Amino acid sequence: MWGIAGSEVNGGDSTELTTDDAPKLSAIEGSKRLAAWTAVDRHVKSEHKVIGIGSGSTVPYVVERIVAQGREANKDRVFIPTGFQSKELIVKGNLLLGDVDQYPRIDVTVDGADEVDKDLNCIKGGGACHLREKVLAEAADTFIVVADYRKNSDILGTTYKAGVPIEVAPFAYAKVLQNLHAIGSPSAVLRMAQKKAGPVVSDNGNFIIDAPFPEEDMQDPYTLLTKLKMLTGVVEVGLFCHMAKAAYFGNQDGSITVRWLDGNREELSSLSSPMPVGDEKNPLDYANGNDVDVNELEPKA
Ligand SMILES: O=C[C@H](O)[C@H](O)[C@H](O)COP(=O)(O)O
Repeated sequence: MWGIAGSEVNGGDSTELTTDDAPKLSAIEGSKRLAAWTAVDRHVKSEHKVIGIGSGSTVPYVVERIVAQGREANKDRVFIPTGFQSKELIVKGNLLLGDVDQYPRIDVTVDGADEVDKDLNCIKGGGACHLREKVLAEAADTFIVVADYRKNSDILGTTYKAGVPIEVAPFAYAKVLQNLHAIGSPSAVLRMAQKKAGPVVSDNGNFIIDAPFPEEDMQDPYTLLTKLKMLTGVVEVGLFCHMAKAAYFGNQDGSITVRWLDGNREELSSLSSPMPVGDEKNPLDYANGNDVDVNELEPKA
């Protein structure tokens, strides 16, 4: 038995997964971890030296599994963050930090998603990180999405109701809001901060608008994306179209659904290699005493 010492991650429900090889987590957190670990085992290979790390509550499990590959596997790798949170994960995991201006070509980027449709188009940006996330997804030879079962949809907007996250230059937000109201999103709003008066400010110093669109628009996210990108003042849109090679969804029963860009689908009954790759040591032993506690690394609301 191994895992993150002393960390039971709170996931919003209290059902527990009870596998022998892992600490007990809520069903949702267990699903995130299954997706993340399986994707890392299959796509973060020894020949991959430049690795993009996404943002959100699923990504700490990605970093956890990469750390578990061991010091030898990670010693000549560089990790590129998509924002403050993933930078912290990389640093606390004792992994080498780089940036995309040094490494504009990335071997593989692994990231979460707010929702994924039948064609692997994604809504991203629930954590306001989608500009950097899209740059790292586009810079990567392989872009892989990891999520729990709630994100697996046919049409975007089915479960993620907040709308399409749109990063805007602050001085242009009122004009862009007006544009959005006029083109089919009458309830588009500026995202406000929870524990600060005023709007959410992204890692790039910009504002975020959340723009819900009707199902007919969400059925063709690429057309919507091109329309939104034409609005002056829009920096980036949280619709990721035709980018992901595969999406991994952890399920409540401990299985994993993998959907591929070519339409193929796999149902895996469980994690293929439950122990850390090449070593049975607790992965946190590799962090030179800097334990990676995913509770600490969860994005703060
Ligand atoms: O801006 C945030 C990102 O796009 C996240 O990857 C997305 O919100 C999914 O996060 P989570 O894994 O917490 O559902």
